[in-house]
Amino acid sequence: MEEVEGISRLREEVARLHQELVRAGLVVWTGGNVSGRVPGRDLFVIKPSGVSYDELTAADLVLCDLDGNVVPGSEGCERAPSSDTAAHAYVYRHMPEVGGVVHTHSTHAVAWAARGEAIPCVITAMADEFGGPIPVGPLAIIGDDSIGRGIVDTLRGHRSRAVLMQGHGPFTIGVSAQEAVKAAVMLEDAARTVHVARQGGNIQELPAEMIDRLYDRYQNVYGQQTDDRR
Ligand SMILES: O=C(CO)[C@@H](O)[C@@H](O)COP(=O)(O)O
Repeated sequence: MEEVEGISRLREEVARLHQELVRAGLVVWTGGNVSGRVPGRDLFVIKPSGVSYDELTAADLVLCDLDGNVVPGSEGCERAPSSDTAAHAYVYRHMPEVGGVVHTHSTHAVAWAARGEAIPCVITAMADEFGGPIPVGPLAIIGDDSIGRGIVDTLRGHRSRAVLMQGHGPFTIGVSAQEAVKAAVMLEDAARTVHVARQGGNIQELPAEMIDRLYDRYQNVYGQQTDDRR
C-alpha cells in the first residue's frame, strides 16, 4: 500500500525520537516505545515490539488504527507492534488533543512508580513543565487497554503530561511525539533531582499560587511564539 507523505514524515520523526530516548539514557535494551498520531487521520505509528533501537528504521514502524489493529498491507505490517499498542490506541481514542505517547523504564521515574509515590512539585522546573506533582496511575496488566484506561483516568483534566503507572513506570503524552519525548526527558530529570534532594533533608512543596504563575509563564511566554507546542 502506498502511504501518504504525512505518514512517511511521521515515520522518520518517530524513528529519530527513539534515538533520543537512548541519547537521554531513558531506556535499556528495548524497554520503551514512542508513537505518533498521523495528523488528520485515525491512525498512528508505533515501534515494533522488541526491536533494537540500533536497528530501528522508519520503515520498521507499524501503522495502526485507533483500536490498535495493524493496517493490513502497510509498510512494516508484517511486524508485531509494541506490547503497549492497545494502551497508546486507548489514549489516542479518548484524548483527541494528544499527538504523541511515550513509555520508558527510566530509572528514577520507575523508582517512584515502584513505591507508588507521586513526585511532589518542589522545584520550578516541575511547575513549568507539569504544572504540579506527577501523579500515580493504577497497577495495570500489560498487553490490553488497562494501561491506557489508567493513563486517561489519571491525566484527563490534569495539567501533568506524565503519569507513573504503579509498579511499572512512566507514560508521557504531548501534542506531538516530540513533546511527549520532551516530557519523558523532563520527568526523569525531575524524578532524579527530587530523589537526590530528599536524601539531603526535608523538601518543601512550592505554594500553589506560585506553581500556577510558573506554569502559565512557561506554557505561554517562554520560548518562541512559533514553537510547535503552541
Ligand atoms: O513495559 C514493558 C514491559 O514491561 C514494555 O513496554 C517494554 O518492554 C517495551 O516493549 P515493546 O518492545 O514496545 O513491546
